[in-house]
Amino acid sequence: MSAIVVTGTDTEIGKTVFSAGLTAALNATYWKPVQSGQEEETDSQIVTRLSGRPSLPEGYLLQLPASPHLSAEAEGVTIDPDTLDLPQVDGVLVAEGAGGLMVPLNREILYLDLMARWGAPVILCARTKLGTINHTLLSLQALRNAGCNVVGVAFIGESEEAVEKTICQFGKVAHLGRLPMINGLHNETAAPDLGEVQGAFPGGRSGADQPGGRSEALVEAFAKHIDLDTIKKAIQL
Ligand SMILES: Nc1ncnc2c1ncn2[C@@H]1O[C@H](COP(=O)(O)OP(=O)(O)OP(=O)(O)O)[C@@H](O)[C@H]1O
Ligand SMILES: C[C@H](N)[C@H](N)CCCCCC(=O)O
Ligand SMILES: [Mg+2]
Repeated sequence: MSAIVVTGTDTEIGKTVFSAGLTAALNATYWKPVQSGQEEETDSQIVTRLSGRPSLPEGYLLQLPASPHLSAEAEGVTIDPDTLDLPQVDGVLVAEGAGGLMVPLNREILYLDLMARWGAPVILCARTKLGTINHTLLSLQALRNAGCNVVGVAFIGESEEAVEKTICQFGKVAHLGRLPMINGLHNETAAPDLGEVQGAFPGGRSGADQPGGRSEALVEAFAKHIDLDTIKKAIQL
């Protein structure tokens, strides 16, 4: 098995959409160790709806849309990082963090510490919007200081060539491409009734976290804009 970690400079920057494209491209299995906040869909449900690939059950599935440590505390739970080792799967595992790197899991450790413990290669997702140079360079520094193997930066949003180039120059990091904004992702490929497929994946729940359709628009955009070869090399595929 090989694993790749998707993190980002902040929350709501497109890690889940990028993870869905990556999961589809690698025929991988997706895992969200800690989901804090359950609005319309969880990240696992979004990834499976957009990629057509299975998601493992979350390590912690928490209601409050907040930092994981606060969501956990609101439910009287303490996140135990020892329960969050990367699960073994056949093929590739894509694991997505929550928010940015310095997000606490409990009162002692940050997501960054867990990623360092995992030792798997990390893709840093970054916006192209104003403010991203600072956020991305700080995130790269944090990843390297923690000893993480950074595969590169994947940008999300409208093209900002000069900004993207500046980040890669100062950050001495590979540019893994830029996923543009894609219309209609919210209502695309609602998971069909899967009948006998349900239960075929370990711990899988019923509903949209089971594989079915996928977003061809996302799959095409990912293939066109993202440097999959560099990512594959990083996980020795
Ligand atoms: N490439 C894209 N095209 C269109 N919409 C996008 C794209 N990337 C992200 N979005 C939209 O932006 C919002 C935030 O994206 P996403 O859920 O992927 O963020 P995130 O970084 O995973 O957040 P979290 O920290 O909560 O996991 C969503 O509504 C998503 O559909
Ligand atoms: C609620 C949100 N969508 C994510 N699940 C959690 C983001 C945590 C961010 C914490 C912070 O940096 O302040
Ligand atoms: Mg997400």
